[in-house]
Amino acid sequence: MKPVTIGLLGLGTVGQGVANILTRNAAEIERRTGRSIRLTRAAVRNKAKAEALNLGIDITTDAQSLVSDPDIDIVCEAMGGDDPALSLLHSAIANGKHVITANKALIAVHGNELFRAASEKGVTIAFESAVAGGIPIIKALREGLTANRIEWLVGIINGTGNFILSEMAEKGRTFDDVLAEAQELGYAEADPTFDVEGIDAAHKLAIMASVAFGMPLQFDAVYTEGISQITREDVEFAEELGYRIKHLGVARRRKEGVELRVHPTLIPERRLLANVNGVMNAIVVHGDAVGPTLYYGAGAGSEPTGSAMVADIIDAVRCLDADPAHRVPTLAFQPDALTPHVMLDTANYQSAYYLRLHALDQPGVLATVTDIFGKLGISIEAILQKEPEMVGELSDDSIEVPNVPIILLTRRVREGLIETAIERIEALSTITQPVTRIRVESL
Ligand SMILES: NC(=O)C1=CN([C@@H]2O[C@H](COP(=O)(O)OP(=O)(O)OC[C@H]3O[C@@H](n4cnc5c(N)ncnc54)[C@H](O)[C@@H]3O)[C@@H](O)[C@H]2O)C=CC1
Ligand SMILES: N[C@@H](CC=O)C(=O)O
Ligand code: NA
Repeated sequence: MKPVTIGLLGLGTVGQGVANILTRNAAEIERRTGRSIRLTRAAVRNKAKAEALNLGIDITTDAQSLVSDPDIDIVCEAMGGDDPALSLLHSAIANGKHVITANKALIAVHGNELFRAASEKGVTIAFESAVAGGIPIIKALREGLTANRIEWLVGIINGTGNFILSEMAEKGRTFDDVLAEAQELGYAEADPTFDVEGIDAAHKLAIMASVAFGMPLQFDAVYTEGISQITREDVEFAEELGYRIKHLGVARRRKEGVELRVHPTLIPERRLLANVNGVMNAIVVHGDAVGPTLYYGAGAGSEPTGSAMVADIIDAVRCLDADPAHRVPTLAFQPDALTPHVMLDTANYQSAYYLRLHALDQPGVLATVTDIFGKLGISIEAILQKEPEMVGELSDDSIEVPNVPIILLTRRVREGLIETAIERIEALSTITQPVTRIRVESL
């Protein structure tokens, strides 16, 4: 039988991972599929650099020629960005190619239109590598858990962010120093603000929620907060209270609607997710029949991500001769059964909270603060008052009133109430800085 031919768009971290795996495991993969799969062409920006990899394939800078090449069966996109990736994928689909992409930004924002185009043309579009790198989470949600009504999923889904938080906590390294290393290791996005501001995690959460709950992609509905405001102080205070800070994605179905949010979170240190470190990702998925299930593995990096992309290639090869109607639907549900869900307003999210305040070290300050909580009916779980901080130089006749950091942990409460409490606390003349607020999940 004729080999199946692959064309790669982009030969960077992920593209090279795909090329290496297809070459090294060619025989193993052929034993699994009964077909020989060959990477024959790659479109790149820098031809000389790509040729120096000695892959023995055709290298071109004309990506359009690759997606319209009649000798290519499957197009794998690992170049990133919107333009020209989106138009290239549309061309590939229009030319009847099966399409595989690692580009979560593209799928989260333009997935609905790409899926429609692929369905009309009868080709597959697959994106396992776009979510949580090497972890087969899309496969698990689409196939392994398909008997379940999935109720919620919670995960650490950005490798760069988790690497930064872990190194800050374990080795006392600075944010910028660890981010630079994550970039060198090929974990970070081309624009690393996607990683540190939570946008990459929001892309992945939007994709997982669609597959889990059977709704069209709704990236704009994801509440997004990153880790760039997390300080060493918060990491240390959290540890003193028995917690670790992780960046979590949470998708939950509730009676009133769906909650989609990504943000830093305090997790009790004994929990599994609190112990997922470095570039590793982990996702807990709760199905009504199976209960909680856990998926763990490398969330970024060349071969872990390549592993997921090659798995998608293998799936596509297995489907080459199948009637499109018999394929697993792209988002796990029949396209005409995808229903947009009501998104909960953030004021209706529920969580416990860690609050860090800086107050003048004067009698009665703590009582005023706790009174605000009492009046709003918010219960306090723990209070930690730290040593006073002297903030400036004293002249001979002045008396400085030092600042005291106060850490409060609340019980679970509606987010709208916490916002009101923070507004009232910040309005006190004894409070000297904006309040830091981090959600707490006991999972
Ligand atoms: N690095 C990782 O661990 C992971 C990356 N991804 C996704 O995979 C995609 C690629 O990421 P990386 O491999 O890390 O990026 P990269 O920057 O290492 O590689 C991208 C390659 O595509 C090439 N390229 C970009 N625009 C091009 C164009 N117009 N024509 C031809 N070549 C072009 C670049 O020159 C570069 O060599 C992104 O969408 C990213 O979000 C997904 C999961 C993990
Ligand atoms: N930049 C991403 C790469 C994989 O998706 C991450 O760090 O997780
Ligand atoms: Na994956």
